[in-house]
Amino acid sequence: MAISDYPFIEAWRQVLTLSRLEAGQTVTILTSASTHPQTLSCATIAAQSMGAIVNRLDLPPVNGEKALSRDALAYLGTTPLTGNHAAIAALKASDLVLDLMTLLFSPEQHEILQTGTKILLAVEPPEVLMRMVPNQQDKTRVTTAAARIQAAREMRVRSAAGTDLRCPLGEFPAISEYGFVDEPGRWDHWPSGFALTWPNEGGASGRIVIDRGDILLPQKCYVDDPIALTVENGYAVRIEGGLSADLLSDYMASFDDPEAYAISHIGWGLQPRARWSTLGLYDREATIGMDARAFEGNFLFSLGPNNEAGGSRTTACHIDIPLRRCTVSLDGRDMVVDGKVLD
Ligand SMILES: O=c1ccc(O)c[nH]1
Repeated sequence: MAISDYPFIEAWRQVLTLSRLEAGQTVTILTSASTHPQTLSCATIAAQSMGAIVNRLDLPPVNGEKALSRDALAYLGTTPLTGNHAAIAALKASDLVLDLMTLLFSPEQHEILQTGTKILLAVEPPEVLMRMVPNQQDKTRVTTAAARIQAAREMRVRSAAGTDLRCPLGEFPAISEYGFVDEPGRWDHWPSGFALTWPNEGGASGRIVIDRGDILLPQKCYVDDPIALTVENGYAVRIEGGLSADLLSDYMASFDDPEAYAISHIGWGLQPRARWSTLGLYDREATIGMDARAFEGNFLFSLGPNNEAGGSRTTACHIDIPLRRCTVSLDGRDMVVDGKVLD
């Protein structure tokens, strides 16, 4: 259902307040061809109402001819900022960037964050943003989980479907995604609500079963028949199953990049206002599927890049795969049991 401007402006004011926006600071709103017009207008009004100096930087889209999907996360690494020194300079000079186009997993994003600029990604449709306006409770739950991940040396994931995956930890930081940017140099994503990290390079091993009803992103589909991944030395070395496995294999093969099969981030969902079933109610291109990434109790793992964590793998192929009904433990202590979060 549509959202009225006034409550959406108020929601943006809440998120900007949580992000510690102050009068006189500079906000640059980054847009491109797929930016939602109501999100742009309401974010602009909210920032102006708080006394910020507001710019809009509109960048021409790129990669359309390379990607097999129009989803903003389907082809990573290069963005309209790549080589665009003038645009990067403007964003580095800003206190806060509202990314309404998707810079995630780009080298330029890190370059900008290192100057202390904060970046908040917000590309879901207004009704999804309004359903999951972040709050301090989200932050507390997610940062508590992230601290446990940070302190752990192994994440183990099992399921009745047959998943048994061991991931040594410690090489990469734990990341909290809770929907607002309250520290200099922080990136976050509204909506979100999950904690994640990356396995030590080359360390993940075991078996992952993507069961019937689990989700593939950017395919934005519920898997019909189980897909079995064999994971050795940090890579998915075999993808086995029926039609769903063939479709995933064909899509990944189109990138012709062995790095696409690396285990990328791993973690679990903590957003009670996100639902597993939502994906089936939206047109594929209307959303990037944040309900699927954030629903409480999922085990979210991904394939592909690790540059977000400070690694050097920048493959363009990124698959996010939230699983239901998994048991996730850290150093033998259960965090999630059969898809239920133990707080
Ligand atoms: O918010 C996000 C979105 C995609 C992703 O892979 C990680 N975090």
